[in-house]
Amino acid sequence: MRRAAARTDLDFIYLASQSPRRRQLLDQIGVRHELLLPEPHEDAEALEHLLRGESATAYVQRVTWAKLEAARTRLATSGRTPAPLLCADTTVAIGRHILAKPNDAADAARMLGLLSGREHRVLTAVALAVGSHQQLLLSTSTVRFATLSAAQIDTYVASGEPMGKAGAYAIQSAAAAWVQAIRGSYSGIMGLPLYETAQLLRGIGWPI
Ligand SMILES: Cc1cn([C@H]2C[C@H](O)[C@@H](COP(=O)(O)OP(=O)(O)OP(=O)(O)O)O2)c(=O)[nH]c1=O
Repeated sequence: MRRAAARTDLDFIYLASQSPRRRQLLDQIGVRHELLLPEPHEDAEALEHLLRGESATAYVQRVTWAKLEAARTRLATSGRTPAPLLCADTTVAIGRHILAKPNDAADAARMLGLLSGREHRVLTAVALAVGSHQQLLLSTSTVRFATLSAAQIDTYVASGEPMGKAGAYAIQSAAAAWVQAIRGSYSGIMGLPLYETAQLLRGIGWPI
């Protein structure tokens, strides 16, 4: 948004995300940001419901647009300085299963059992809005996991790491030791595809 930035002298964007990974990734490419978090009355998780027959690609994009819309409303009613808004959603897909964040330890163990010894996809959609302009890009990666023993799954679930992570694992955690191969975007798997994020920002003239 060099155009908008020049008009307003803004040198930051809003990141509408509660994910510490997304903050860390945005920092990594030097994009100054402030958080625009849901108000206590907003149920952010309510956006993340799969529709019957919906593909993973359709799901992750729909949820990301919904997160963006919610964040736009939040910004408009907050009285805060208008600035570009960024948000994202990550989901894991294996066969016909779409794996969002696990509900509990048993759900996490079930997900890791599905991923064991197989290849899965990690989809992250990232969206940017400024004024009436909005755009979304999708990053799709493939990850191949080694075969996991029940003991490995139990230990990992007991560590608490799967909670809050799509597919019940984090590539930036001890689970990295199970990753035989990835094709795609490491940052996308972690939750914010930095190549696509930079493309969106460049599209609005942001100096990156
Ligand atoms: C697959 C994978 C996911 N994740 C995380 C990234 C996301 O935080 C989370 C997926 O949940 P999301 O619903 O995409 O995001 P979130 O609820 O954590 O944050 P917000 O909606 O406020 O932006 O899974 C990792 O950290 N590492 C991984 O390897």
